[in-house]
Amino acid sequence: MNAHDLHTALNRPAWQPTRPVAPGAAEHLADLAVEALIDEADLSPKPGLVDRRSSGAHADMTLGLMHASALALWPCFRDMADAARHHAEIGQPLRAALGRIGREGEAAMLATTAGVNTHRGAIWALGLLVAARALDSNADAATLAQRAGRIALFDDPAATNQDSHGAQVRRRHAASGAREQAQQGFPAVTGHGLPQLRRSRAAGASEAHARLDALLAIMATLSDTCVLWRAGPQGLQVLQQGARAVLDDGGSASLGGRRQLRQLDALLLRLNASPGGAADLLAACLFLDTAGSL
Ligand SMILES: CC(C)(COP(=O)(O)OP(=O)(O)OC[C@H]1O[C@@H](n2cnc3c(N)ncnc32)[C@H](O)[C@@H]1O)[C@@H](O)C(=O)NCCC(=O)NCCS
Ligand SMILES: Nc1ncnc2c1ncn2[C@@H]1O[C@H](COP(=O)(O)OP(=O)(O)OP(=O)(O)O)[C@@H](O)[C@H]1O
Repeated sequence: MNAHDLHTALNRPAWQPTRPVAPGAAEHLADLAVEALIDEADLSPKPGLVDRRSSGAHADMTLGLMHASALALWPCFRDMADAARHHAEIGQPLRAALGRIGREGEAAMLATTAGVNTHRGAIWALGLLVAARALDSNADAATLAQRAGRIALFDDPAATNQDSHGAQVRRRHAASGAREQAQQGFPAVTGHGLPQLRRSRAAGASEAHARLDALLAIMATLSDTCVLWRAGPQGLQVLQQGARAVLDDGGSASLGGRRQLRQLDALLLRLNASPGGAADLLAACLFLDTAGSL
């Protein structure tokens, strides 16, 4: 994307970050979701992923493109929050509305990125969490994740039967992917990412190091279908063991942990593997950290 295109994308009329909005309003939740995506993209050094240093294992993405894509999703998240308020309960009608809005969001993303899949998994995860938060402004992070999971359990009657990369590797390796992670109430976030984020903060790590540690905790157990697609089960093993090694060596703030992190980054680049699913779930983790009331 050239500078002019980026400027046009960043100045889409729907994005008005300077306008004050009431906490809990649909616009506020959309602000928090977009902010989580931009914070995820900016966080560096993330192994294999697009960040401030490089495009990682993605020849077709840049940090500017990730920002433009995140901003283009603002109306999608606002509409999902509005739909949740309108339907006022978890059920088939809300799931159908979120599916329709999610597909519109994907179309807006692809129009902004000229066809690059920058945030497909993030629309899915954050969309469900935004809807759960719009239904209940007093719930804590774990409750929000459970409620989002209950929404994901309903089938979307209008969903087209796509043979996505995720669907193919789930069949081939009997693995679970983005859909199952959501339906189980985001265990990678509530059981690994968020607890690690809070542990690292409590141990005195900087915010950036705490977020990197949270990402690594997610990577250490997730069956990330992006990595399975590009590098198979061996690639996934490299990711999970490498992420665990960073944490076991003191995390991203320690010298030993940083050495392990550099090694993991180099290995993932050699395998051309990028843990996009873990990146999406870090954004989900950052959203829940701010939007969960407790
Ligand atoms: C369920 C989704 C994610 C499709 O998943 P599927 O695995 O078939 O597709 P795909 O290979 O494109 O992967 C989706 C994304 O999930 C992320 N991901 C990969 N592995 C995981 C994992 N284990 N956990 C969470 N996210 C993951 C990746 O970043 C990837 O971009 C979703 O896009 C969908 O069904 N969309 C239809 C529109 C819709 O209903 N939207 C509703 C929004 S609430
Ligand atoms: N910072 C990031 N860098 C790279 N990917 C990210 C980042 N944040 C989130 N992602 C996720 O990773 C996914 C991209 O993964 P990938 O490129 O493997 O998907 P694909 O286009 O379906 O497959 P492929 O490019 O292998 O043909 C995006 O949908 C997005 O959800």
